[in-house]
Amino acid sequence: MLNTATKSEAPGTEQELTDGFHLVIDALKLNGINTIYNVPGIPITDLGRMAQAEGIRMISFRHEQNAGYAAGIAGYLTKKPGICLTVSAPGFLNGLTALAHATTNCYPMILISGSSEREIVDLQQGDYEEMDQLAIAKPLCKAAYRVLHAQDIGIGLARAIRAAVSGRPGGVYLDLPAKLFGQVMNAEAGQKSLVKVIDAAPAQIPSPASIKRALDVLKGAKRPLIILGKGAAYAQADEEIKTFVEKSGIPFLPMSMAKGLLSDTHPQCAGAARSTVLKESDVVLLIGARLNWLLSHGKGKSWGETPKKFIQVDIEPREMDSNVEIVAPVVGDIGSVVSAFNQAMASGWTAPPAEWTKAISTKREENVAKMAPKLMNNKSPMDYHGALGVLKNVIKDHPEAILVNEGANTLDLARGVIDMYRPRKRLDVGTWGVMGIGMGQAIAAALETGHPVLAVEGDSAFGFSGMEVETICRYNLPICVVIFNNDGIYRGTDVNSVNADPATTVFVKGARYDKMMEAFGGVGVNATSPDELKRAVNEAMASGKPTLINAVIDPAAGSESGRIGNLNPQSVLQKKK
Ligand SMILES: CC(C)(COP(=O)(O)OP(=O)(O)OC[C@H]1O[C@@H](n2cnc3c(N)ncnc32)[C@H](O)[C@@H]1OP(=O)(O)O)[C@@H](O)C(=O)NCCC(=O)NCCSC(=O)C(=O)O
Repeated sequence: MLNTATKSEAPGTEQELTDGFHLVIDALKLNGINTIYNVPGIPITDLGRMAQAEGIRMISFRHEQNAGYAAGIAGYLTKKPGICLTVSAPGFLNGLTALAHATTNCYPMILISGSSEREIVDLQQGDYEEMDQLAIAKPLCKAAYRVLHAQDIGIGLARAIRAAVSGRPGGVYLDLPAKLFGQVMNAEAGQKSLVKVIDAAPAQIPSPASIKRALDVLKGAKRPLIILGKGAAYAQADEEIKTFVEKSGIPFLPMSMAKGLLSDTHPQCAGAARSTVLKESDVVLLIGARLNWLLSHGKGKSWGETPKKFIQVDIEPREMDSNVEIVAPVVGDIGSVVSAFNQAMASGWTAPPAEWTKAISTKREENVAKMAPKLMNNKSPMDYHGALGVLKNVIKDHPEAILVNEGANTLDLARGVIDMYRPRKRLDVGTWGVMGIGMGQAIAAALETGHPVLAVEGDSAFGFSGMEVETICRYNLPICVVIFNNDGIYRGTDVNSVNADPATTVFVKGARYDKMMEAFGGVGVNATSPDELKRAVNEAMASGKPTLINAVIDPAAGSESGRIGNLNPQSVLQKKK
């Protein structure tokens, strides 16, 4: 459709005109992008208004970082680039953390920022919000582009989309100087300059030799293990992966955001026997999982004494041998690789030795049985397990709901306690273990999927994006936020023995976060026992109303994040003392 911005006035030369604003909007629409996460302001306020008028869903946040986290997770959930739109310099910088986060986590996202005039920026003459944004963004993303002329908007956006989703997905920066929006050109020529990106993320077919090599190594295993990462969840090859895992009979360990790709209650799931399978496996097949800190780099104490052979499936060839030798690298997109595995296995496959699978199920049952009574306690104030036991059952009753999770103890314990049943239903802090993703991810999850969202938040983690409860109420989203409020970071009991200032890790005692939600017209509940928590969450899930539950947790409950991969900050502190 032509967008007639204006008509030229010279007599006899009347023609339909368009402008930079409309070309950006048309280019997005042409490529099926229908949602933008943004914070309005100079110079993109009118772009947002016009985009909304043209049918794009504009979701306005209170802080760009949250809009950016929303865009990143939208990309993860949809395999289309999530778009975050910001103003220049400070707005751009606020969005940049989320862009870098998207790149690290391999989420396709495009940060589009308005910027000030090139002529003035380059001479550093002090323009409004002057900053060389392109140069700053470059090291933090997969690709960065600037469009200077309206006729290049189509190409600029096409390049950004292709860079974001092809190969290993990631963040892309697109710099649009204020002047560009006002540039006028012939409407027909403008439409012709737009590009519809064809096959933006082409399949990458693995070589037959790499498939054979991988399966040969796997066949030789006595104690094989499959590790599923969020790359496997992103691939949306759910059926192929399930077929492969079940056909192979090999136990699988899901990384945090791969939980639910196959149900955590699947008989082959080794999530509740994590230490055992890492230590005792002899062949490990990584599918869309990287051997980074979350897997202790594939070596050291967590991996035990048993010599390991690693097989790795990844779309990025440079991932291979990043930490340890990969004896069978398979480079390709996960759907194509797993389909090739399935085809090759159709001629016959022998399940792993029963003593291995039996040892794992025994360990798993032991761990589950050990945890069960803790989850049933009805203490008030609550401890973590009492509160999480309630939420475990909520997700069991609502397997379609999306769980957003961040915090320290709130994250670490929820990861183990709350079983997931379906793919891409658990969204958390990702590769960086970053705090602050909560409300942005919850908002995008609700909007992109239409499913209810349960956001389980530590009180500290919530603070980074808490103002977005207003956004949740404004868009009337079916989000229930549960804040595990133990009055501080890790715990609420630390004391400063030197002066009257509070200790560095404590917050206001007895804070009532539920009042924040009430201030914007949502439902706020203060829950002091598992029974109260259960009632409040069930009501929220049934009503779909924006709800915030202040779950009062014993301030003495919780401990410092002392067990993240090979890191142990507590022991470092103790040594320093
Ligand atoms: C890589 C990790 C998954 C490894 O954690 P581990 O504690 O070793 O493993 P898990 O959590 O998976 O499991 C812990 C144990 O629970 C067992 N387990 C798991 N699931 C279950 C169930 N359902 N029932 C019973 N037991 C279970 C599992 O087998 C382990 O026991 P055993 O088998 O017996 O060992 C984790 O370190 C991680 O994700 N870290 C990221 C944390 C993060 O991002 N933090 C943000 C920083 S907070 C911050 O900013 C800050 O603090 O500062």
